[in-house]
Formats: sequence, structure tokens, C-alpha cells
Amino acid sequence: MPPGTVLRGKWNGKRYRLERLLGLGANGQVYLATCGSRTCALKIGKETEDLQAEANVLASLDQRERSRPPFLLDVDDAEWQGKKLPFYAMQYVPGSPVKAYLRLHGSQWFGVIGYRLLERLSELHEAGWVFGDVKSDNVLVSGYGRVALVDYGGATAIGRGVRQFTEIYDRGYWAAGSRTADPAYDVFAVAVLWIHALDGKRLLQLTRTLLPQNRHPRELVELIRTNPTLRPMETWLDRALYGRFQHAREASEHWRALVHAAAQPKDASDGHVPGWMAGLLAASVVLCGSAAAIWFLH
Ligand SMILES: Nc1ncnc2c1ncn2[C@@H]1O[C@H](COP(=O)(O)OP(=O)(O)OP(=O)(O)O)[C@@H](O)[C@H]1O
Repeated sequence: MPPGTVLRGKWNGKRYRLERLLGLGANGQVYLATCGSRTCALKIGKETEDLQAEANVLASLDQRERSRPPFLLDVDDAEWQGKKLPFYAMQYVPGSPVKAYLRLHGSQWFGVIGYRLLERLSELHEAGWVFGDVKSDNVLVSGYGRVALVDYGGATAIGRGVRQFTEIYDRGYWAAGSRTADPAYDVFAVAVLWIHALDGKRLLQLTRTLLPQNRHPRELVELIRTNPTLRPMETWLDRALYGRFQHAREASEHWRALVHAAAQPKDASDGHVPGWMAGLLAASVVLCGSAAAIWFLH
């Protein structure tokens, strides 16, 4: 829809001016929009049912996490050129997909972002949901490594079957477990996210050349072992890929401990610090007082 289009909600009466397209997905279009003086993101769906299911997840999270402002702002239908358009309005999340963020700002951010992503997923799991569709496009990073999830279309109640996922992030695809929603499902996808973000070419090459019957977490572990940026996190990635974390909270604690340990030289003679860790340390010093520094120094 062209910028400047105004949509008026049929039931709640709010007017939204579409400013620009933010993203196009299988389930709909997301626009940056203004409603009076307020900026928001408007998701216009194809299927009312799918959109309603997403809005229900967002509403239930808002109910549980009352200490923050609500994410879901409005749910309604509009009419445009004689067609009914179901939509919902949500908070606009500034930022870029994690892969693009690392390309722009450097892989030294991967420690901080990884930790924050696992913390966000822990909150979601503790509310009874699995995100389901963890992938670079759905993890937006802004400012000093602030992380937000978008697209709750894959969110699934724990114990149900995950229906919306992206093949290479799916543990079923890698013969690493079922598609039943449990916290380990998301943690597996986080491991693949890091391989995708930091060694994307080899990952895609692997998926193109591997016979389906040979898909196995050990193939991913092999990539990690031969990548200097991923290697310091091998024990974490290995546990995540083999489903050995019960909870994302456990995974985030291990992640944090590993980032900490990797940044400390073991003794005076072993002063080697992986490049990205040294970068992280430098970043935390430069940003002294910022959230990154607070996180790192804790
Ligand atoms: N609240 C938001 N703030 C900013 N950008 C957003 C927001 N929600 C979605 N986006 C952008 O729009 C894109 C598409 O949105 P979304 O993923 O919800 O659509 P989808 O149809 O479910 O996509 P997919 O096919 O990936 O499942 C996202 O990848 C993201 O870049």
C-alpha cells in the first residue's frame, strides 16, 4: 500500500497513516504507521485467524509482564478499496536483524546480544510460550545491543506442536528432536542463529549438499569447531544443539559464564583472548556506564 494511505479501524475507530513498509512476510505486511502523534507498527494480515492468534499471544504476554508498557496497542479491521483488512497495531521496534547488526557493528557484540536474547526467551518460556520461529529477521537489535523479538506468529504454548518455523533453524530438520514446543526448541534455534550469523555461507552450503538422512547436530558442531569466532562457545553450542539445556535460563547462565571465562586470560603466560572477546571488552570499556558495560562487568 502506498505511503500516506490512511486506514480507519472499523470497531475501535483509530486512524493509522502508513508511513513505510517495514517488512513483508508469509502472514502479512508490517508498516511503520502514525496514529495521531504516536508511532507504531501495523501488521496487516492475510488470514484473520492467524492474525488473531498472534494478537492473543501478545495480549497474554502483556497481561503477564505488567511492569512494562503493553506491546499490543489495537486489534481491528479496516476497509481499503472494498477489501476487508484485519490488522493489529503494536509498539514499533527500531533496530536491524541480528545478522545485519553484526555485519555493521562487528561480531564483538555477539556475547552481549546472545545473553540478552536468552534472557528474553526465558521470560517468554516462563510465561508458558515457546517463540518457535527464532531467526535473524525476527531478532531485532538496536542501540548498544538491545534485543527485541518480533513476529509472534510461531509462538506456541509449551507442549503443543510448533507450526510456524524456518527449516534451517528447526531441530526436526536436523534430526535433533521433535517439533513439540519446549524451551530447548528455541535454544536449539539460537545455536543455529549464531552459526547463520557468523558462518552463514558454510551453513547454507552444508544444507545444500547434505543428504536428508545425514542431517544431524554433529554436522553443525563440525562447523563450530572450525570457526574461530564460534569455537570459544563450543561447549554452549554443543549443549544447545543436543538439547542438553532444560531451560533458557540455564542456557543464559552458561552463556554468560563462558563469555566471562573467555575474556579472562587463564594465566600471565596465556594472554590469548579471542578477537571478538577482546572487542567485547573494549566495547564495554568504551561504553562505560552503558548497559553493555553493566552486563559485562557483573
Ligand atoms: N513491531 C515491529 N517493529 C519493527 N519492525 C517490525 C515489527 N514487526 C515486524 N517488523 C518487521 O517486519 C518483518 C515482517 O514481519 P513479520 O515477521 O511479523 O511478518 P510475517 O508475515 O509473520 O513474516 P514471516 O514470513 O517471516 O513469518 C519483520 O521481519 C521485521 O523486520
